[in-house]
Amino acid sequence: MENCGEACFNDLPMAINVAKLRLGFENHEGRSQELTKLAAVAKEWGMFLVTNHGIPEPVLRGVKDVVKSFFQLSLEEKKASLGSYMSKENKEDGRNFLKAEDQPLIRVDRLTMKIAPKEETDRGLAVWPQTPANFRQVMESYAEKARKLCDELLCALAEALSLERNVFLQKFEPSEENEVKVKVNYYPACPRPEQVLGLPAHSDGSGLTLLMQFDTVAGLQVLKDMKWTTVSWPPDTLLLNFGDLLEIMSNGRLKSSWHRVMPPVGTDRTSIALFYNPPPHVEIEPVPIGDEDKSSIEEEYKKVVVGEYLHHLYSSRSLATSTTAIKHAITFAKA
Ligand SMILES: O=C(O)CCC(=O)C(=O)O
Ligand SMILES: [Fe+2]
Repeated sequence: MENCGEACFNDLPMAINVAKLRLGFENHEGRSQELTKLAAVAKEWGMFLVTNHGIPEPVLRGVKDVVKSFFQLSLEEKKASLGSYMSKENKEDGRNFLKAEDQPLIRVDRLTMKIAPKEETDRGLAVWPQTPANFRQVMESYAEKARKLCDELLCALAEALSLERNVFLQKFEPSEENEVKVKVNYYPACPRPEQVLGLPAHSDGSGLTLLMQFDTVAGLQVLKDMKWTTVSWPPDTLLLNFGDLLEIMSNGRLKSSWHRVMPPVGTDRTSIALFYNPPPHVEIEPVPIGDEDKSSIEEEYKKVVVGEYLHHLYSSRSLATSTTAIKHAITFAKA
């Protein structure tokens, strides 16, 4: 796969400039133009690139540095650094070499950490590397900024759909109870890409997923108009991906994207996904919308408890790689 240089990034139809969304009343026009673009991009792609997000470059660099240091350790050192590295989520040597008859190999090292709620961060998925020593502190300070950005974007998305600004955000409350999980995906360079996938096609079990990737190595693909399209992703740009929970809350006006990851060739690729969810006990339901929008809605969603939906999603998730098996699990939330 081509390592995309600066030249690839001239045309970025998916990019939303957050600085413009933050403009005050005196710049009303610039702001409302960006909101109009946001509505269009969000509906078309189920994700968008986030530029001028305001998370300082040293914070992003810090995250990349600690993650690189961890993945450079030998397997023995990783195990020593991370007592429960062999847990279900963080597979053995991290690699999921799954092989079903009609499916390619899936090749990714994953490291998942729960950042919030606070009282759960030292058990379950909370496997914090001890090496490098500042790993947890660096990740937590990134997550705090990422979470604020997600809150802001939830409000902007509601506004872009002409809804009351708080309709999505209020489901993420109380804020001490909402869930933030960070997953590092490390895709080793692959000599036989035709037989391998980085991640199989899926939609995320989240409200929002904020993605960061290292070194502009291409890999993420989104299904658009039934074709796989590679996301062209400039340095220091983040990517906001809609999860199934947002699709339910918006009654399908914001669709979670169906995406997959192709293996990198000749060089490794690393991405970091921050999953942002309402508390598991919260009930989500489609937000009320104006009459004029009703005609554009194909199917109504019903009220579901976040934790129950996620349980259903994870227990029914197949490793389908076919483009026809799209988002079967979400029918659980259809009226
Ligand atoms: O590696 C990527 O760009 C995407 C990762 C992803 O889709 C996920 O972790 O859910
Ligand atoms: Fe994903």
